[in-house]
Amino acid sequence: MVIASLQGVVKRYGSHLALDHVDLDIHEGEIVGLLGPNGAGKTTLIHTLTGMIPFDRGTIELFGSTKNPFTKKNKSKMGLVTQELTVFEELTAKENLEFFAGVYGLRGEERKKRVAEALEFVGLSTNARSAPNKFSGGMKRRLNIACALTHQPKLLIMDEPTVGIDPQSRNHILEAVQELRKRGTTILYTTHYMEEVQAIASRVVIVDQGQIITDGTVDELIKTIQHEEKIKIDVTEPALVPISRLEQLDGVKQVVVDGSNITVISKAGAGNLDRVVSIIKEHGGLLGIHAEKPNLEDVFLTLTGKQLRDGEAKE
Ligand SMILES: Nc1ncnc2c1ncn2[C@@H]1O[C@H](COP(=O)(O)OP(=O)(O)OP(=O)(O)O)[C@@H](O)[C@H]1O
Repeated sequence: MVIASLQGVVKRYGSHLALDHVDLDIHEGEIVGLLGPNGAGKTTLIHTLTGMIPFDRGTIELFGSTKNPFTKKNKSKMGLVTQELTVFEELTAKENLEFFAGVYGLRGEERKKRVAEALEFVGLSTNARSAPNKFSGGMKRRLNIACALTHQPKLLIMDEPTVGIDPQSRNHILEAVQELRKRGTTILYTTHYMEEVQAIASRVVIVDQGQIITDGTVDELIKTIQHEEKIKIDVTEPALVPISRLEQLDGVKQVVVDGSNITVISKAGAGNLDRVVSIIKEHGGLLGIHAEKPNLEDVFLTLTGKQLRDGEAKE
């Protein structure tokens, strides 16, 4: 069952087209990983979906209503974990949660119970009486997530919840997201880390320059590029490598330089390994050659010619 949907949604900031006819259905029980580089339009998509900002064209449907999707009732079925931390630094963790639970209309014993559950869920029960100004970045992020959970939303929207945190807190958050799904919450999870999406998403939607460029399970998306082979080489003198000669080899689709790393994507069976190695050797040494299984990064690279990590075109 579709619980949230955007159809033909267009959003402009002045002359900048931030969402370009976006179509997206979110089905009950999914973890949708919304993956895209910085500036792709992920936050804008979330903010239009939650009714926080107006949009220029198209339709948004929430929990079956398209005419007036942003009713108080519908909004109370959603939880938003914002990219910026929205916790009060001077209040304790518990007081922060009590405040947000109050905003969602929870009172008395129920509020107490839900606050305790949310603290427990994000692993902050023992820190309930401390203020976030004493917390690590990861603990603050977890508190930020808990603030969106006390009212038990049906649809939880998370905007890059793991930016700038330690690996332990990141794992904690990824596990918590999977646990929430088991408990019946539908999740829209935005990130520019493909490893996260690969680990938890039941479906991946890749967005770039305001457009959805592909949509499917991790396996489905990777299958779409299985007719390609990837050669990844560490070189001693990247500046000396004649990239245009590599690009002109038969079957080569893409050459990407990232520091000392050169990635050559060819049609499968093009047999370019020897040729690539000998061209590079003419201009310096090789530090290593890697044959990697294709991943979502490669899907993005193949579709856009850019790297997901920094969103910059490299030629
Ligand atoms: N209020 C605004 N006014 C003008 N331009 C904006 C505004 N908000 C976002 N943009 C622009 O719209 C584009 C999409 O931004 P958005 O924040 O949605 O991307 P994002 O994918 O969430 O990126 P990030 O990962 O950096 O948060 C960017 O080019 C951004 O500069």
